[in-house]
Amino acid sequence: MIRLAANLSMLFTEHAFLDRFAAAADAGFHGVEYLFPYAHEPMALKAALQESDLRQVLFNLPPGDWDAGERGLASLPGREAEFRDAVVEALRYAEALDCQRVHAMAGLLPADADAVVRAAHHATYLNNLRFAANEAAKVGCQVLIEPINTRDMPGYFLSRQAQAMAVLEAVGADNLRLQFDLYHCQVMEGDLIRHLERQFGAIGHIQIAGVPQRHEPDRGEIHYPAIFERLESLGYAGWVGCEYRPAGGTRQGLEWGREHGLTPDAARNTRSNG
Ligand SMILES: O=C(O)C(=O)[C@@H](O)CO
Ligand SMILES: [Mg+2]
Repeated sequence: MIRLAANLSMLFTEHAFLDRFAAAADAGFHGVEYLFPYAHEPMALKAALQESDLRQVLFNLPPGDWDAGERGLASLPGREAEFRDAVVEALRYAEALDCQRVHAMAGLLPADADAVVRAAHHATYLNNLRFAANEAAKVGCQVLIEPINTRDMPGYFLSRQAQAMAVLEAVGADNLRLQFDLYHCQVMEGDLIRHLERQFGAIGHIQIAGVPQRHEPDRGEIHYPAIFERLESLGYAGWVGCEYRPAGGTRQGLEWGREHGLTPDAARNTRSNG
């Protein structure tokens, strides 16, 4: 049975952020992920996890100035010191929340980037990821990289699966892994099951959504039952993050998860029974 995690940056946004944990547990989730924890003290997040008996599965490193349009620091030449601070800060939260994965977003290429600029980003990316993986290994954590589609995020440095695999190989750290988001892969490349099979040994985390609208996984062009079946036959033991924007209410849209172990209110009943 696959293990589903709720992405609290996209699901349960009907609630204030700290209330989303209980909402996720009530819907039957045992794990949560989200973009960034940094607006909250680690102890407040830890309490929210504990009160709802949830695992913290994943979050992202500080991404630079998100509101100004930045989307990560890992490949940005000249921002290495900031990237290192971001690694230290993320690992402080990861330790406090007993979280075993952090995602290092690559950042954007300038619109007019030529081959020289691309090469500089690539070299910076490798050096920064080496540093991040080394620091993360000291606290038993994985660092993840995720190809993101350039329709949603124009200019994102890491957009293709083969590029990610080449980066993982060049860095060669055991705890540097692939965050395989099937939504992005479908938009850019398709051929999902073959990608899954080829990359299986490098995968540290999986995320899902329907395509093209990024709604529930039972909407759109990806046939997730076939993907889940293949994941199970491959013996995937990690988490599958539900990183989609519900088409309506989050709870109403979760019917698809019932056959994948999401039993609404079972966890709350267990909790209230002590
Ligand atoms: O957008 C996604 O997909 C993610 O997984 C985020 O962590 C990055 O925006
Ligand atoms: Mg993703």
